[in-house]
Amino acid sequence: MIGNSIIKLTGVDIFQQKHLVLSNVNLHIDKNDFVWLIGQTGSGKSSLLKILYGDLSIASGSGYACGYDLGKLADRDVPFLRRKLGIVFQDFQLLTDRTIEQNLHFVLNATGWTDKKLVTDRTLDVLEKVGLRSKLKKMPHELSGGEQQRVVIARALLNDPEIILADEPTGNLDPDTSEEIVMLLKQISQQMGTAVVVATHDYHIIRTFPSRIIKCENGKVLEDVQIA
Ligand SMILES: Nc1ncnc2c1ncn2[C@@H]1O[C@H](COP(=O)(O)OP(=O)(O)OP(=O)(O)O)[C@@H](O)[C@H]1O
Repeated sequence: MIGNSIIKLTGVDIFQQKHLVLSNVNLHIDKNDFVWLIGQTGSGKSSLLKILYGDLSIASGSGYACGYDLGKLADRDVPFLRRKLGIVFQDFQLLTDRTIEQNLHFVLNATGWTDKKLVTDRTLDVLEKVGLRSKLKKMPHELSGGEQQRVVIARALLNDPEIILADEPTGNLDPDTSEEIVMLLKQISQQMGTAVVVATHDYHIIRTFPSRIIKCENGKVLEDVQIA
């Protein structure tokens, strides 16, 4: 982290293959920030998030995420960067043949946790944070869509990330459940200091939870926009 800054992009051009999606991107995200990311389909929201989690590389300009220089990110650095980022997608991507507990253990084991007691404690701790401690032994299909998304958020919290990047996290949920998920993400940013970026098309939810808005439009990223 540079001061309170978790993300800092300066003059970054973002390409998908040879297609310039966003040019001269300047973006600054601090600890505790809760940011909405909006823009029409194909405007570049997912591409911007991919730059932040090291799935696309920076063609020009400079970028830092969680202390990593994105311009110099080697393949071997990517798993370490990802431990400092919690990633939440619209389709829950839980392992469907394992319990909630096994899903969380799987991620902890894959990220170097070996002490059984610490693994058990951490699993209970994150499930407690999302209000699902009692669902430990359930299979994903035994949970509602909102509960499954909570498990995905719990999974994103396992390694105590500096920032959560959520791409349409409420896209498959009904309005009330969507509000509950956003409330949970807001609570995480306020109580734990984790920065949160949520890409969404849902203007109703943005109006319900006013916060900083970043917009992808005409190949640019506009910081701090207002919506009608
Ligand atoms: N893997 C890829 N290869 C080539 N072009 C791509 C790839 N992924 C995305 N694009 C193109 O990059 C542009 C930006 O896409 P991106 O997915 O970032 O938009 P988005 O704002 O997230 O859209 P949506 O709201 O539909 O998810 C689009 O023109 C898209 O067609």
